[in-house]
Amino acid sequence: MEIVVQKFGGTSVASKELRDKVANKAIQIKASGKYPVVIVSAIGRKGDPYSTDTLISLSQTIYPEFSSRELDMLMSCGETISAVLMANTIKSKGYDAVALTGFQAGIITNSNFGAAEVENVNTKNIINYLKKDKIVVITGFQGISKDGDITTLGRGGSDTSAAILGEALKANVVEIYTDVDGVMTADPRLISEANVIESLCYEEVYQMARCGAKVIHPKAVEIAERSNMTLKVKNIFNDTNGTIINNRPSYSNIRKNVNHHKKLITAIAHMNGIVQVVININSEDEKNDYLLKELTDNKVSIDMINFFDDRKIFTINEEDLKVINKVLDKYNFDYSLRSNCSKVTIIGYKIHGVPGVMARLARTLNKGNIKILQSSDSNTTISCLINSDNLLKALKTLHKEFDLNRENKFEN
Ligand SMILES: Nc1ncnc2c1ncn2[C@@H]1O[C@H](COP(=O)(O)OP(=O)(O)O)[C@@H](O)[C@H]1O
Ligand SMILES: N[C@@H](CC(=O)OP(=O)(O)O)C(=O)O
Repeated sequence: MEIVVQKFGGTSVASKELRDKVANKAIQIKASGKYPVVIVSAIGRKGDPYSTDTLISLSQTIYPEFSSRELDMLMSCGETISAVLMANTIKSKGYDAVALTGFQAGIITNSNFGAAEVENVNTKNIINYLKKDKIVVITGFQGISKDGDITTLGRGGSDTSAAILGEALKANVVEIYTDVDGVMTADPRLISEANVIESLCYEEVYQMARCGAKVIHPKAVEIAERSNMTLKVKNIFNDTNGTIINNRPSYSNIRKNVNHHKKLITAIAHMNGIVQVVININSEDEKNDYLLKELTDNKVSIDMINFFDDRKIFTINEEDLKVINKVLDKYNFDYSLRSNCSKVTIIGYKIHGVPGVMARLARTLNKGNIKILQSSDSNTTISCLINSDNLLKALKTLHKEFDLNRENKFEN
């Protein structure tokens, strides 16, 4: 049984016309003798009646202190509505289909509401329906805890659902349909010169996703990598090839230039809504321990961490600002906060050990009078924190500097 998992995000199921397109994609797979398993996200975006953001705002406006268990139950309704509509769209075209919730699809998670981890997938029900020749439509983003509570997998979690089901069903490929032509050299909404990248290795896409490229969730890439499963990112609006994601090319292929792009930098990603925190505190001060414990207890994730003997510097997401203010004031820390920051990251698996990459990055930002407020790096990335007012300028100049503009088409 050759199974193809196809995931359609909120933008791909937002209208009847689009749901028709989605149904046709699944039917095309079925008609070719393969077995499609369709994963859908909630319909549309903020403001659309059944989108995840709309459901969240419903809870916030009416009951600001909504419990996380009930919030998950509410949020999961978006995907349930979407799956039911999709199964019916397929049926209306003469093909048999069945809609399954995360529970019915056997997706078992822990009880970490709002960001549940999948612990096990029992595919029995799905396989039974596939054997009955039904096109199986499954709600993305949701599962069931061992206590029987509905859980959600974190924002953007339908990609995770698709990858985890692809892995459990031993699918040959997981196709992620979205509203752009594939994974691109930068967010095409901001950079019109951005190019589609024809093929990428897991590591680069993972870093892109982790550093803000919303097109795919980093967890989905992690799952695909551990099971060596191919991911394809494609546009629902056209039939272009999209991006294929699998292993890094072998060194012999790199030498022969097979399946390997020539550029040093693969892409630029960005994240907004970041706050830089600077705390003046000596390493011997016992308040250091309180700080780290409070951050852990309050589930505040810190990034771009630079701890010096007399200062501790890190960044947080804007949503955690209230908590950080409370913690820092509680222990009377001497601190300053800088809001309205963005993190810009260049990504490329070939940059490790290559001299001069940071120099090019710094020179380009400097030429544009863009101050680097902080920086960090890994084997495949270099990130700079900048003021968000400079974001567009930084992305445009870096995109050009690292030869990613459209006239320099991304070659494979
Ligand atoms: N490097 C990138 N390549 C492609 N898209 C990107 C990139 N960075 C950010 N994006 C954004 O990701 C969006 C797709 O993700 P999302 O809105 O979550 O779609 P979906 O509804 O299909 O899940 C695109 O519209 C694009 O603006
Ligand atoms: N609907 C959920 C899950 C999801 O993955 O959505 P999308 O595929 O539209 O990004 C969310 O908005 O977070």
